[in-house]
Amino acid sequence: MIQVSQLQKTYMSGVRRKPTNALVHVSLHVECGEIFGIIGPNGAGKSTLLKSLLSLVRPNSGTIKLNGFFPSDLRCRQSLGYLPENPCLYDNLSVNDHLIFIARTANLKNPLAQQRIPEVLAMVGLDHVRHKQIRTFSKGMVQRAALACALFTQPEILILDEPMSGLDPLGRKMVTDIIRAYNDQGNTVLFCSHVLTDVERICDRIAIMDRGQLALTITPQELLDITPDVRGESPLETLFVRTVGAGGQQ
Ligand SMILES: Nc1ncnc2c1ncn2[C@@H]1O[C@H](COP(=O)(O)OP(=O)(O)OP(=O)(O)O)[C@@H](O)[C@H]1O
Repeated sequence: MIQVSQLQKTYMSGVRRKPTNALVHVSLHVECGEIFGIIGPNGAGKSTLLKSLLSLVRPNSGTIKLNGFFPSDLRCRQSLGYLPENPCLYDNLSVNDHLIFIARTANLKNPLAQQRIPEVLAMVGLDHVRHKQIRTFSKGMVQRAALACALFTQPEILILDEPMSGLDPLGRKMVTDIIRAYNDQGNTVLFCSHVLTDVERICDRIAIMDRGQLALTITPQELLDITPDVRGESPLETLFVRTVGAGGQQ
């Protein structure tokens, strides 16, 4: 469903055009119906990878195919839902307004949109504040509203950048339940997170990124096989520290 081959991205920033290698020969594939989690320290390149899949960042080299299409292809975009790391919603609009806006841009017929809005708002627990302006929302509520936007068109591929960010334990459980339910319908989920316990719990495969590179990819079963129980640490925490701890960004 997602194929990334030899992806390379170097940002040039500042007046001196200082280069930062955000992605270094990254290759990965995600199967149809898989939940694939990416973890890594701050600045590892996770968001750059996700933005490249969405054609929001243009890689210097390498190829990406989503459902057989290049990211810039409209047919590819129609099958994608995206939750950005820092969702930018309009303060003076309600979550209902945002969903109507998405329905129009996605060319969804009005009766279908009217049926879908309460469904998706119930999923994210915002049905009771449907018509309230976003400015009155807490950080966690904004995160839920943005998730509703990502889920609204029932995309085949869901890409989530830090979906648990700003959520309380109930909110985090809600997000993991949504990801699982969405995946049970045969859809594919790719997300990155710093909450290792959630990643460990719900992913079919997990990749660790470090300094722009994909350090390793592992299944939860393989994880149990290779990491002996370290007191007080989950197997994924142990592997994470072993992989990026020594030379990673501290
Ligand atoms: N627009 C940009 N211009 C210049 N450098 C950038 C830009 N965006 C990201 N970078 C740099 O690219 C590297 C990778 O950043 P990226 O945001 O992809 O990492 P990340 O793994 O998502 O980090 P975090 O976990 O903190 O969100 C970092 O060194 C970052 O400073």
